[in-house]
Amino acid sequence: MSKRSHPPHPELRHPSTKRAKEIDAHTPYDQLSALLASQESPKETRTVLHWFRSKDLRIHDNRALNAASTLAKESKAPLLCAYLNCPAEFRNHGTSPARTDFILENLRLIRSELENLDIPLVFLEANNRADLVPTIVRFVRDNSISHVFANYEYEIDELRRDVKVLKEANNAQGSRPAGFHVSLHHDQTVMEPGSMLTGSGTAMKIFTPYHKAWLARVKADPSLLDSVHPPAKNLPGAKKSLQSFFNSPVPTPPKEKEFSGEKEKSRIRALWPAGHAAAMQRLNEFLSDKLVDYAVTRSNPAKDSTSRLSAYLSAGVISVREVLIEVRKHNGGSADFSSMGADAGLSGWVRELVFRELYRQTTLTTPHTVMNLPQNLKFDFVQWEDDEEGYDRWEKGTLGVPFIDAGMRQIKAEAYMHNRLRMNVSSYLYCNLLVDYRRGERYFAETLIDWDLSNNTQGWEPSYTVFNPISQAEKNDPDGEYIRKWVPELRSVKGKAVFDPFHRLDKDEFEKLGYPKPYVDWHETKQRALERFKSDMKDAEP
Ligand SMILES: Cc1cc2nc3c(=O)[nH]c(=O)nc-3n(C[C@H](O)[C@H](O)[C@H](O)COP(=O)(O)OP(=O)(O)OC[C@H]3O[C@@H](n4cnc5c(N)ncnc54)[C@H](O)[C@@H]3O)c2cc1C
Repeated sequence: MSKRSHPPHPELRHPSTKRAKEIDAHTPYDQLSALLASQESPKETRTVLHWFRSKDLRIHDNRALNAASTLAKESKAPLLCAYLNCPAEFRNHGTSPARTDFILENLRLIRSELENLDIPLVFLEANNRADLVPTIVRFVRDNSISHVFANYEYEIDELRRDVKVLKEANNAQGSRPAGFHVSLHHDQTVMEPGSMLTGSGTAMKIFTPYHKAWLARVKADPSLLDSVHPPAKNLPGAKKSLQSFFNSPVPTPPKEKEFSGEKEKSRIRALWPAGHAAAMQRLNEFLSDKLVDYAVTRSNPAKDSTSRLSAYLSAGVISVREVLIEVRKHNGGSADFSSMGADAGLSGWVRELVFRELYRQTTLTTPHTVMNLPQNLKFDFVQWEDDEEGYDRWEKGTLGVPFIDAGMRQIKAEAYMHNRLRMNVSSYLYCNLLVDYRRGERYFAETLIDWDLSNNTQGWEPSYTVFNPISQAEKNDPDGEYIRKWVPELRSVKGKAVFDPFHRLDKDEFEKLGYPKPYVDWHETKQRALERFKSDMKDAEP
């Protein structure tokens, strides 16, 4: 194993830490806000467009879609929807086959829901990322669209894209064909990202005070949870004038994002059925059957007691407000979700949703975190190991560490991994194997159905905490049920030997299992990681 300074993996490229600080100081969001504010309202409303992105894939409680529909109705103008498909975007973000399929299936369902309202959903195609803005702008101009509505995406590339769209819209104002007006809406969260400030006026970054403030605000103003209606039916006549836009074919996934076969596709679709109705059903089953025990069972991966709503929340198939409206019903109608106002299961679950809210605020206000750089920039100075075999065993789940191997086999099989395992396998990769954490982050993107840039990036934020996978398994999977499920080689192992078979079985018994011995020693590699972090970060000046 040797030290290296430049990762050979192109997806790990990132700006210098100095440049990162400049970007944080002048975020594209500030620029976008200025451009939005400087727009003139068009004199007339011709056609209104809602532009779906891959984070608001529903017609229910969709803020921008609702606003677009309201304007169209008031102005007696037709409403049209579009989705801009870009295979290069799927590639750039490393989107998994499962997530790609999930997005496209949800769009297929939305298309028919909208058709019932005489609203067409048009699929536009941009082969390269450079074509994104010209494609949408051309569509808007060619079709005499006066108003474009969309929900904010908080990641830097998406904000930069929207800055370009705004520049085009503003440039065209007054010229022929007439310019267009853009409205962006905050839809992903209850609390607008960037609005939760510390006493000194900077964006909150620490969870505990953020959580406290979030709970207090919602309790004081439950209308923050109000949802909005689906769009109204287009006026008679619109169906005819928009005729050519109906039946736009749903895009097919890029070749490399296809499932390995039909069987695999059906298996994953059965685990994660698309659509708002499926999401609502999952939510309500969770709230009725599992919420009450959430505080006690949430860390036990064998119990599978969490909601498995992450795929739906990350693609916006269900809104967080819709979720909290249902939660509130289970809280006797109260919007006090604190431990004083709700039982432990309910307050504990809402707490997880608040992490999701904070992480969007962090993405927006500290954009370097979604540019392959750690929030604590000093971690960028750590010299990682080129341990290809270690990385490969991590990915395959053959490290000889049962809890870690089980987690890595679950993600491959289900495009999902329990949170307790996500914490353990990430720590093992960058602490015990000392492999650049960004490779794991990328692998998660390429595999998870619920991939979400904010949650994933901040879940992977490196730290000095080195999880012990044996004590973690003993505590959270006390009967070894999860390990036995995912690591069949260990199914016959009795009792606590399942947590560490190499050290707890005699040699002959262990060898019969056909399971590898630990690839590295946990204690030694923990020490190595702590020393490496300390020495490499000591004089770091990001
Ligand atoms: C290394 C690492 C990577 C992660 N990558 C992702 C990711 O790509 N996408 C993703 O949605 N979550 C990610 N998480 C957070 C968390 O693991 C998942 O949201 C959760 O396991 C999803 O299962 P669930 O829906 O049953 O969660 P539940 O326990 O039922 O929680 C409800 C919802 O709260 C949110 N949530 C729960 N835990 C967290 C958390 N720790 N941080 C932020 N939001 C949370 C999710 O939207 C989730 O659906 C990651 C965590 C770690 C440690």
